[in-house]
Amino acid sequence: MRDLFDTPVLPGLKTGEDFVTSAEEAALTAMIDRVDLSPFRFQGWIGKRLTHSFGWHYDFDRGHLGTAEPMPPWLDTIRLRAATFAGVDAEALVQALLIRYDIGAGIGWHRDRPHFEHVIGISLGHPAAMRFRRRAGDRFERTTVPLPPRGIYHLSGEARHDWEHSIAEMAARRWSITFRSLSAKGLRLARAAGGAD
Ligand SMILES: O=C(O)CCC(=O)C(=O)O
Ligand SMILES: [Fe+2]
Repeated sequence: MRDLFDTPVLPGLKTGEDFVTSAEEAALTAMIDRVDLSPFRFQGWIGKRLTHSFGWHYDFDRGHLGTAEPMPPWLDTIRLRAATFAGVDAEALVQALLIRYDIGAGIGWHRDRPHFEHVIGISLGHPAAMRFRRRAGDRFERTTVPLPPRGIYHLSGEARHDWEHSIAEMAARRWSITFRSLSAKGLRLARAAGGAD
């Protein structure tokens, strides 16, 4: 998204509308619902959103990056298109995270784990907004970016590393597909775990 002067709202944030068609959206959400989604777990706490990772899995309970089942073929085309949108190599997008937010589910303030670098998200279902905040002295700078259904966003640079983001509790069901590349740290740990190369 860009402001009136055509500069990005946040450096490192790129958004796009109508990245997938309504027919693709219906097919993708049906596929996500067929996957064995499970509640997000964080240090003993169980969240409301349902998730499943392919390629690599970051275990928030144990603070550990490990291999997950390989990316399924139904994600191939969308991964290639997401990579093209973000200007990254499709092969580098080694993680796909599927999320379903039912009514009342959201995601709290966070920066994505430093094991990952590029973050590319596709929004399906109910419209949402991504809120961003960054500490500035004793207050927060804040901005909010709409996440329309069938749209895409790419977080890199400042938007990815300096700002936290969150999504408020949903009023209706939303699905997302997030592709991520590994960072230098992630690649080091992945090699140690006997994966990625
Ligand atoms: O659902 C989304 O688009 C955002 C998910 C997210 O921020 C995350 O999994 O780190
Ligand atoms: Fe995130």
